[in-house]
Amino acid sequence: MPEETTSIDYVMEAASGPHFSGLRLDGRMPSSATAAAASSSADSTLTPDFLPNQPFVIGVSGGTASGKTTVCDMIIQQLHDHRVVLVNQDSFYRGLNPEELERVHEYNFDHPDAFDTEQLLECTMKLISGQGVHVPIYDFKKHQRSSDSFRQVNASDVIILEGILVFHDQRVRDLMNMKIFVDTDADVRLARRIRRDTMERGRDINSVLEQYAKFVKPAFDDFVLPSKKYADVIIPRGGDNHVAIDLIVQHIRTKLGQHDLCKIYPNAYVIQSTFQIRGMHTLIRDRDISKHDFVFYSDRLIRLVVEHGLGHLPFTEKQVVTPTGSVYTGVDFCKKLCGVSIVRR
Ligand SMILES: Nc1ncnc2c1ncn2[C@@H]1O[C@H](COP(=O)(O)OP(=O)(O)O)[C@@H](O)[C@H]1O
Ligand SMILES: Nc1ccn([C@@H]2O[C@H](COP(=O)(O)O)[C@@H](O)[C@H]2O)c(=O)n1
Repeated sequence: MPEETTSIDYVMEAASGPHFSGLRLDGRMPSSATAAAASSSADSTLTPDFLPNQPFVIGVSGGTASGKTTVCDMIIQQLHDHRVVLVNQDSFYRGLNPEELERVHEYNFDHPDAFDTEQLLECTMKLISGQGVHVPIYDFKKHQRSSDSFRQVNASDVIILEGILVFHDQRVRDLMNMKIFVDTDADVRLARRIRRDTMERGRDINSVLEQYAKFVKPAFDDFVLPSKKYADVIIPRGGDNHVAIDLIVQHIRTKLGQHDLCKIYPNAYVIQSTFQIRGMHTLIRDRDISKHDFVFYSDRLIRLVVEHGLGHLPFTEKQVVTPTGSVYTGVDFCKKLCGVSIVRR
């Protein structure tokens, strides 16, 4: 295609690469690999075993505008009772120097070298080891990182790494316990990209189409699509595929051990967590909390446990007469019971 030509027909045609469909749950789980084994074989497609007490690391890749962020948001929403953080590979784009900025239309943002992968690797390893990190904030309009602000990301139960090339570097790949590839038709992705980049990233249609034909599509074929082979799960249609997302969330929950507890103790009930409960857990874990607040919030949490527990005890039917004279049929505890919460610090 000549450089100046921006025929949408051409680009749509150029965008139609190979297509795959069907959810694939390979279940490849080697026994020896660990999250720390970042220097194994040269072309490893293996996903390391998940070690208890370590965060579960998920990689989400796919072409531009395939719905990676949407899928991640849906997973995060469903895992609301866990601490989940999202790290976007986009945050690790290198800022352009003045010379590169002047010729920005010649810059290939879809090549692996456009990212500071060393920094992404370092951040991810810190998060895995339980440390908080500062993630850069990238501006797609200025092609620069913010010089004075960053996003604080804290240690979590689940770390999601999302980006077009998160499977490209083997060291990053080897940190992942689960790799997901979001597979959406190229024409759908291009249409979404045009809408998004013109509405949110300060581009005009011509520049989006030119960039797509010159860099985005070739880099997809050269780097993104070949990395699909590393995926454990392929999600056709991205965020529209609720079945695939539900299955993935179930798998993560199992890996995080929520179900195991109930398997070991069949009588155990795990109270559904809420933001309010997590908020109180956050307060009482803060080493700077006052003694008064620690006792107050611990007591509230323990009351929830006791009240939930009482709900599982035997009851018998009981009738009472209300002040208006009607009969109300309710229940009564079978035995006299009392729950006591003791807080020690
Ligand atoms: N299933 C969908 N249906 C319609 N629009 C979608 C869908 N998934 C994503 N989008 C839109 O497409 C654009 C790109 O989606 P996003 O999830 O950010 O993709 P990615 O992170 O892969 O670039 C966004 O504007 C988003 O709102
Ligand atoms: N300054 C930049 C940086 C990146 N891009 C494009 O972003 C795409 C990756 O982001 P997605 O949300 O679509 O995954 C990538 O294809 C780059 O071309 C850009 O246009 N400008």
